[in-house]
Amino acid sequence: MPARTMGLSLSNEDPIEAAAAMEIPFFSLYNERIGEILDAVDRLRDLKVTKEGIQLPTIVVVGDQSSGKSSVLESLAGISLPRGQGICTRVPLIMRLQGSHYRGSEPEFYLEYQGKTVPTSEQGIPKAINTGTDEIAGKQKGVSDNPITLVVKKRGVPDLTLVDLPGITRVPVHGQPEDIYEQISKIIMEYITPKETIILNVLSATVDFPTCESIRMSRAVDKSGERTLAVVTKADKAPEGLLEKVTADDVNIGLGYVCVRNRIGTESYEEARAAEASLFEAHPLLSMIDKSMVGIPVLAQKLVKIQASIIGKCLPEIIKKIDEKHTQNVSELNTLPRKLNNIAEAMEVFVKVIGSAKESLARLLLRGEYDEFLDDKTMHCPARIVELLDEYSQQLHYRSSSLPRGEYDDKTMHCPPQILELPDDLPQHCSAYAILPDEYSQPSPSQSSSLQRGEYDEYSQQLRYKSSLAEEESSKNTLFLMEEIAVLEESSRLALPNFLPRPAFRTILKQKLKGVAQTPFEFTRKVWNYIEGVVIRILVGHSESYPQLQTSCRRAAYNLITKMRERSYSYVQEMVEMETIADYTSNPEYMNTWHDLMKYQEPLLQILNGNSFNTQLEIPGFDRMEVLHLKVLSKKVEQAFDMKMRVTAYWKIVMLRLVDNLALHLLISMKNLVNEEMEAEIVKEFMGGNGGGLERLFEESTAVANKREKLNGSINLLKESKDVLAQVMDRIALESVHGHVE
Ligand SMILES: Nc1nc2c(ncn2[C@@H]2O[C@H](COP(=O)(O)OP(=O)(O)OP(=O)(O)O)[C@@H](O)[C@H]2O)c(=O)[nH]1
Repeated sequence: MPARTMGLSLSNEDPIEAAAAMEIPFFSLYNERIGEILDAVDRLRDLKVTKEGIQLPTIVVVGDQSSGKSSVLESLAGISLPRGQGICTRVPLIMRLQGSHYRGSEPEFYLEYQGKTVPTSEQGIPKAINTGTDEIAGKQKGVSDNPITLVVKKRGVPDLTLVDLPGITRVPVHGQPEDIYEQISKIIMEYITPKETIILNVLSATVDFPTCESIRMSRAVDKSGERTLAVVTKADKAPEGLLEKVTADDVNIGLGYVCVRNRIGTESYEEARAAEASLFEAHPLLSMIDKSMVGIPVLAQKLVKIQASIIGKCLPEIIKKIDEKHTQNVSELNTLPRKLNNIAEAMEVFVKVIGSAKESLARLLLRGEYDEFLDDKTMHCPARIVELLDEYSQQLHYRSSSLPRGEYDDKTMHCPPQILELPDDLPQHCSAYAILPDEYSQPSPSQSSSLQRGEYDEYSQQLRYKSSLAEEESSKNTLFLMEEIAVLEESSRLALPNFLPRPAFRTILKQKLKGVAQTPFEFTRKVWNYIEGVVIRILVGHSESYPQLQTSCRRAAYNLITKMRERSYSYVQEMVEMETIADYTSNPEYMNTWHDLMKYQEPLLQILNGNSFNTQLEIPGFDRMEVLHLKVLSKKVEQAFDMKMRVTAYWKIVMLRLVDNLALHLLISMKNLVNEEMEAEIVKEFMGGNGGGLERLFEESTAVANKREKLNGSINLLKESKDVLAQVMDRIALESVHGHVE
């Protein structure tokens, strides 16, 4: 029996005792049952509990190609593994050595892969592994991350589970695929990244350690080296400088180095171990290396200790995680929609879905309770609608701050030169004039007099010079009272001069309304687009488990919002039209504002009559205004001023109505949508021709069926894992009370 006779020192120093001697508090409880615990962990590995995101403590063997990984495993297990010069290991090989609690008289060897178990003999192992590898990764030189498990049950071998990974190579050889490096690196990184993994880095004594790819990779995931142990192979081939290499520790190996000499050629295991022992005993250079750092037996002991330590460290966490995940999956399974079997059940679900969606929408849109969506501000509906309303109100004010220049459909609304004695394009100049820099913003004394005489050419050239810069602001600013005077002129008729012609007032008002008429439509469109998003999201969310219903919900929401939007457009149309056909308010604010504004007529007349040093008039709510241009038009100034102030006072009321009425209209529309119309529309859609009716709810969606299956699978797996661990823990607990149960 090679393993017994090869002197793995298992008989001299029991690795289990050694592990117990480490004084790992958790482990001390379990030391006598380490084999069983390891077995339980291996069973969890078989169950693929890692699929559930639960990492298991694992010792992973990595190394550059042909560094001697398989040879090290062979030496540890006392068996033959495929060995060679090019790529040999092409799939992860999980090697499970079970010695301490194996009671059979003959050793047992078998492979497990692709769901099958293949018994083999000690001699047949290399061939069986090669066959399995070919089956998993193809006969070429390709690699795969699908593992083969080799179980070795043999008295005397250490209780160890190690994973051998394909060797890393930069350059493809022996017909390997071009991306072999990427493929192998991916497999290795997958195995060595979890913090529960111990990295057994196999380094050949013949190479410079810092140049090893395996070192680069293990350092990438374990910078300080606290979970890396180095095995230096081929000590016999490069004894020079080995002592310095392992003592200098240039590559940060936290768990230390063990130098070994593996089996060479056709040597037997006994011969190999004996040769190793005498090499480190007698070689002038190798004998200098401390005995705690040489030989396969030392490596076996170290690994057993390390394994005991990580299992001790990880087990409580594993038990906790399995438990949590199990509970979580069970409750997720319970939230899945149940399978419906008859009309009554389908009706119950339908009513429930619609009811809960309706309640959510009522909370969000009508009551402003957004606790379901605390972190998602887009669902804080009243606040978002108020934002849109504020924006609408600002737009209205901005767009109505002056008569829209250039938007007169009728030529007669242009300031007529024969009346004003100004050039045709004066409105453009006037606008520019209002915002020109100082040197242009006011006519010089000579320009002023030219203007008054009706000589505008030179001045208008300068004004034109700056008018392009003034484009944006020009819509806001017009020469004070000029528009009113122009409109009054156009409305002249045979009447007493001190009566304000109503048509003039209404003309100005209509112009202002025309300037803002699009704004409420734009606002209405925006609000309904927003509400549409909210309604669809809620309906889709509540019917998530019933895709058959979801489609009808989407269609119903779309139809409904289209209908609501159109209704609102009609309302807006009527609202604007009402303002156009009549000028009326009972709001006393109108008269108050007008009175307040009229107080500024006197200062204006003072300026125009030359009784004031000012050339500008300041009225609250208006920009500071140049008024000298009005001197030549004094006939109409008083009437124009009165009209402007009336329009200003009345416009405030109109604006308020445009905002308030639309806001109230939207509130009642949302209420109707949620409380009255939504349900009926969904029923119509779902029960009607397109929806397919309640029977459609009997069909379980593939997504739900898949999820149910996945959850059930996962719950079974976790349950089995829990049982596996519970069994071993119960035995340990029992033993700690009653002594050994054999
Ligand atoms: N002289 C000597 N040769 C060794 C030693 N260890 C391994 N070898 C030889 O090195 C070669 C490669 O060894 P393997 O164990 O196949 O190396 P590997 O890292 O598993 O190879 P891949 O899986 O292909 O990456 C084989 O020919 C071994 O016999 C050793 O300690 N001394």
